[in-house]
Amino acid sequence: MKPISLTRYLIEEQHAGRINADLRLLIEVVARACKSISIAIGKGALGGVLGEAGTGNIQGEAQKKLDVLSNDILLEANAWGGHLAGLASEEMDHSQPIPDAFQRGNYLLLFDPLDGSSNIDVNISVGTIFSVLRCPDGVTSPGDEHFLQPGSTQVCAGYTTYGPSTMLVLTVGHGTHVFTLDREVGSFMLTGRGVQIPADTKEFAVNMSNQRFWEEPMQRYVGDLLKGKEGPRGKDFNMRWVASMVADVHRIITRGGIFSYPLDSKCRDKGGKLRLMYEANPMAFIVEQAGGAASTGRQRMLDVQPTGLHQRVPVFLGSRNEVAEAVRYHHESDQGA
Ligand SMILES: O=P(O)(O)OC[C@H]1O[C@](O)(COP(=O)(O)O)[C@@H](O)[C@@H]1O
Ligand SMILES: [Mg+2]
Ligand SMILES: [Mg+2]
Repeated sequence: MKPISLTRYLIEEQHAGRINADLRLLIEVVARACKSISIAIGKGALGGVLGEAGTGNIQGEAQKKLDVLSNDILLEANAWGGHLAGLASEEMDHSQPIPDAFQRGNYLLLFDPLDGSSNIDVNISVGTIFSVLRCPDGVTSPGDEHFLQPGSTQVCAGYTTYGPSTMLVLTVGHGTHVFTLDREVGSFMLTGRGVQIPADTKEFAVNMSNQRFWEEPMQRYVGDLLKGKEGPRGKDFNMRWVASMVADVHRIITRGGIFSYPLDSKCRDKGGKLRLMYEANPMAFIVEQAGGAASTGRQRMLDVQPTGLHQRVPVFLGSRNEVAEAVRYHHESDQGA
């Protein structure tokens, strides 16, 4: 049977009363912007888009040309036709309210316009991550503080991967669905409805070069994974690390696994490496909707009360039984076991 398009899927969701027209159109605008980003990335060196932009973002990270370009594409698309009250990005110091004249909706959009930037120049998958929140009642010109809502209040989250094929993975709170971009037609087509992450896994994803900087429970947890069949876990584990969160999470959505970016002594003062509002929370929502779990190691990710737009957190997500194991090591350690 021919897959249905994203547009058709969203219309069906609206008819079923699960989303309203504003959210449907907002998702369409984001998806269209992601198609433009996909085209720019696909041109590679021919499009003059590789390399450094020569600027830095609020996090002190050097921006790539594609970080800036992707941010501009998402900004322009959403400011003019986004059905939004405000938006916030990894690449912008503060959120931006949408001017009254353009404001047609009551949603707040957050995004990591280009995730995995370090992989752009080596032609490895990168992506875009986004999260949609409701603008609090009565707020007409939202500021940063209005975005600081726990992940459990998200109404939609998604990511795209720009890899051998461009894919969009989306949830509006009724399962996680996978769409593949048909480049000739120019539409995202539904190729995986209601995907489920296996509860158990034999695969983990972590940047092992940070091992000596990790906390004790993480050292013990990974140490036991590495002991394989002969160790307490009784099975051999495989390891993968793309260093693009979208690509690592997409593998987990597809075949299971655990992804972690734990606390370490290098990022401890910042709270972690990955960003809560536009990396961890949207991925946590997507993963939970696919039957998986997401935690900081000590707390369900979606329950974290944000304190800053660019707040960082430790992340463990994926196959639910494996995430529970990682959390168990942290609890044991915290309780002095
Ligand atoms: O280079 P490291 O320390 O392994 O970190 C990789 C992680 O950093 C990130 O690249 C951060 O994302 P950005 O490219 O958006 O800054 C994640 O995608 C990835 O999981
Ligand atoms: Mg990122
Ligand atoms: Mg980024």
